[in-house]
Parts: sequence; C-alpha cells; structure tokens
Amino acid sequence: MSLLEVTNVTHTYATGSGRPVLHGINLTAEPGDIVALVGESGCGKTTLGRMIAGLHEPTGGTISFDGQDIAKLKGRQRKQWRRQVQMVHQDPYGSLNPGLTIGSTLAPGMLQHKLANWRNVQDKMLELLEQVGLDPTPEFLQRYPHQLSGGQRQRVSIARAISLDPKLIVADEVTSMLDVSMRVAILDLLLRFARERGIGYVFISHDFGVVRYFAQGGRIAVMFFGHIVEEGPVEALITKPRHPYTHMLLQAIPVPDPKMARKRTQTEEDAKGERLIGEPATTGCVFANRCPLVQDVCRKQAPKLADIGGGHRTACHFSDQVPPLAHMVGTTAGGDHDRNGSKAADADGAGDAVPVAHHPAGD
Ligand SMILES: Nc1ncnc2c1ncn2[C@@H]1O[C@H](COP(=O)(O)OP(=O)(O)OP(=O)(O)O)[C@@H](O)[C@H]1O
Repeated sequence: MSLLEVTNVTHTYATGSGRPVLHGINLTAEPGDIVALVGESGCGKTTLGRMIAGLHEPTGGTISFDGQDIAKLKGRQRKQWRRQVQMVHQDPYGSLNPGLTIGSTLAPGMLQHKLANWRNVQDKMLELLEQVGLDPTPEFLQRYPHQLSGGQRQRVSIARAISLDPKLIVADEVTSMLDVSMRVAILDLLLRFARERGIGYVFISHDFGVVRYFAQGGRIAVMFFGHIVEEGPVEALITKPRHPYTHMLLQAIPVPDPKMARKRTQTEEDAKGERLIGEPATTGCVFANRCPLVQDVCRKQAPKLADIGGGHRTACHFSDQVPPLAHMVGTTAGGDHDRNGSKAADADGAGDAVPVAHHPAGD
C-alpha cells in the first residue's frame, strides 16, 4: 500500500470543451517521495494536482491516501486527510487572503486541527516564521499580504502548509512567479522540510531545469494532453528519455552554451517548430500527429505505459529508437548545478562551472 495511489483517473470539466482533460492516469508515491509532473501548458498538471489535494473530484477512477479512497472518507478520517495533504500554489499574490493578517492566515488551521491552542498559538506561529526564514516577531504577524514581497508571501504560504504537519504537499509551479534569484531559496526551503520532516511532494513544473534540481533522486511523470506518456527516475528520464515527446521537450530547452547550440542543425529546429504544435491524435497513440518516429501501428493502436527496466515506463511502440540527446538539461533553478553543487554534465561533458544563486532569507 502506497501513501498515494492514483488509479485510472479521468476528468472532464462540466464547464469545458466536453473533452476529457485527464485520461486513465495511474501514479503512486511512497512516504517522502518526490514525484514531479512535467508537460506543456494545458496538459492537465494542475487539474491532477488539485485532485490529489482534494480540491476537485475526478469524473472517473480513484485516488487513495494511506490506503483509503478519499472520495469515501467521512468525519474524523476526512479531516485528518485534509490536514495531511496540503497545496502550495503558483501565485503567492492570489493564494493569501488580502484581508487577513499573517497571524490570521496561520492561526485558524492549527487551532482547528488542535495543533495549537489559544495560549501557545502565537509562539507556534513565531516558530513557523523562523523555520521559513521570515522575521519571527509579533509585528510581522500583524502585517497584511500586500505589505510583503512575492518571496515573503510564498514563504507564508509554505508556513501555512507546514503548520498542519502534512505528509504530502502538492507544489504547483511554486517558483514560476518569483525572481530567478529567489527560486533556489524557495526550493531549498521545501527540500529542507522533505529532509527534516519526511514530507513527500507532488511537484508540478513545466521547467525540466527546476525539476532536475528539486526532484533529484525522485521521479518524473511527463504528461501530454492528459496522458502520462513517460515516467521514471529523474536522472534516467532526463539523460536518456525513452519517449519522443520527452526527447522533444528536452531538446527544445534553450542552450546557453553556443558550442552546444551549434550542434543543432537548422533542419532539426524547423522540424521541432512544426512538431511542437498539432492536435493530439484521437485514435492510436495520442502523440502520433507530432511524432518523428510515427509508423502505421501508432495510428491504430495506443501504446501502453510499459516498464522498460529500472522503474522507467514509457508509452511508445518504438521507445528503443528514441535518439540520444544532443545536449543535457542543467538545473535552471539557479545555474547549472545539482543540489550538491556538482556540474550537470553536457552530453559531451563540456561546460563551465556556474555557481548556484542562493538568496538570503527575507527576499
Ligand atoms: N475550471 C476549468 N473549467 C474548464 N476547463 C478547465 C478548467 N481548468 C482547466 N481547464 C482546462 O483543462 C485543461 C488542463 O488544464 P490544467 O490547468 O490542468 O493544465 P496545466 O498543465 O496545469 O497547464 P498550466 O501549466 O497552463 O496551468 C486545459 O485545457 C484547461 O483549459
């Protein structure tokens, strides 16, 4: 039994086009796992994340947490699950109530879930502020969101999530609205909670560089129009993608090194430009209309997400024909390094060292 089990989940928005936005999604996470959802805008990452956090109900399939189908939870068990799965949103401006002080944002959850009482709630909030790198003073608790910077607001959102002692946090594009200089600091903060408290993350991002930084040692699921087309360990998937869509996404990342950029031929660029647009196929493989490896069978038969060894799964009839990458993705979270400060190697081992941009707390 896994901590999180997403089984055959489908979803169609009642207010949308009438077409499903999620198709038969299967995903699991064990306690403390980091699972990244990656894909182009509109592929369904946020919808899936919101379902895992209980903010939407799927139209089909089940989501289980700690062995319990969340749709069937009632009373105390439901309350406990609500506490154990938290979400941190992309927009630190929209996710905090502008009419509430930071104290009034943080206190109610802890009081409601009896993680604090009226006597000690202020001390607990000050501890939280310290843990997320904010000024741990009663004056700070009196401030309103509009008096804080974007980075400070995101730290408050993280404090609110952490205050409920969750087992899993759904982090949806949490750094995409922040200055580059703050991104690593926020990612490092979340990673510290993973290390110190064993919190697992469903980490949503369209940026492979950020994912490579955050999800080291974890897994990536690549989504295309509501389907998971490839899933596997971060390093294996990023260095040796086995689905042509993942390959295309990785090759489409701008290369900062002109030596590497020159390796791409004009023909490759033209082909990529054409293939990155195009409707999903409605029969056979969903990626067939854009795929450079497409053959007749792909138009007739949808490939299953199949294990190709080492916990790596791909939904492609010709996964063994996916070519090697011309260049590797770095960690664009803050330079070209992994979390240990090592250089992310280019395909040919070339590249200069660039220090990771750490930002002091307080933003
Ligand atoms: N409330 C809604 N009602 C109707 N359709 C929606 C709603 N929310 C999202 N959609 C549609 O569902 C699809 C998936 O959207 P979703 O936001 O989950 O994708 P995403 O991968 O997170 O994209 P982005 O990175 O742009 O947020 C899109 O076609 C979107 O237009």
